[in-house]
Amino acid sequence: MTVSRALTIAGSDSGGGAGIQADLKTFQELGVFGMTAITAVTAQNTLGVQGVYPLTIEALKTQIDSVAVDLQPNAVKTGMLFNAEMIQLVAERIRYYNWENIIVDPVMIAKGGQSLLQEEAVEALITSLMPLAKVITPNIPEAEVLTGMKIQTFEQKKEAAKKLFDLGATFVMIKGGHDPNGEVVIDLLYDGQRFDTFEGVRKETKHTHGTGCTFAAAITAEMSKGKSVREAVKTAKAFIQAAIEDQLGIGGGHGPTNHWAFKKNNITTV
Ligand SMILES: Nc1ncnc2c1ncn2[C@@H]1O[C@H](COP(=O)(O)OP(=O)(O)O)[C@@H](O)[C@H]1O
Ligand SMILES: Cc1ncc(COP(=O)(O)O)c(N)n1
Repeated sequence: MTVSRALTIAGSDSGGGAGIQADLKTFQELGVFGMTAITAVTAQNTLGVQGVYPLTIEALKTQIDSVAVDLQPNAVKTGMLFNAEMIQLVAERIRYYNWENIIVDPVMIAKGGQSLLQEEAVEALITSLMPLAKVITPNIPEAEVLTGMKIQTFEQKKEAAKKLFDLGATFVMIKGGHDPNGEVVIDLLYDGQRFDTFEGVRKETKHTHGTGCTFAAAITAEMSKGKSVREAVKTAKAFIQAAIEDQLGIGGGHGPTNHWAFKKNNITTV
């Protein structure tokens, strides 16, 4: 039996809806063996972030190396990387191990507004990590920071995708969750030549904590199985749609999505 393996390099979310926890749950639901390298521990719930406790660079490096030398991931996702030093280290380790299936979710700010990445680290993200990525998955505010442009229309989203592509990733996925309200939510994929859109019915809900992490983790899981980027995004879109629609309704604020909805509802995509 071939076991598909995925590594997530990200922050821990004690509330279980985003970060490492969302990634591992998503990997598991999609039949992929999940591994982790933790950058920072956050004390977090649906109401906000109560504390951020970064690990040392050495702790991060040792976790990555432990996984790499023995378990060999087929795909690697990055999430909250906290500071420039951690970004440089992750980029250096990716190059060292010649990892190719890299999914970079450029996490910057939690839904409650708290910063998960130091401002001065954005430059390192752009220059060191983006060029190594097979797919980058910014939401609209992140795409605005990375490109320096406002994104309000679909044409602007396409223009931003082109600018982001020029930073070196093979595929750019700009997620549509932050679009001004409409009945559909449109995610835009660009590979330097062709635009593809992935649409879902917009659910009116405040329970969207961890949607971005979960979506990128599902892409990572499918890519670890050898699926193409387009196939992986298609499955990830169905996974996140189910997780948002079949809501759990827990916590007093922005609640988590339902990571087991996709499997429970026997959703298949091809
Ligand atoms: N209210 C919603 N209804 C349906 N899909 C949504 C909703 N909000 C976000 N999504 C989807 O969830 C995924 C994550 O998007 P987004 O919320 O933009 O990312 P992030 O969590 O990084 O801010 C995307 O596939 C997006 O289309
Ligand atoms: C540790 C950690 N990582 C990432 C996010 C972003 O969450 P979202 O997917 O909602 O943007 C978070 N809130 N906490």
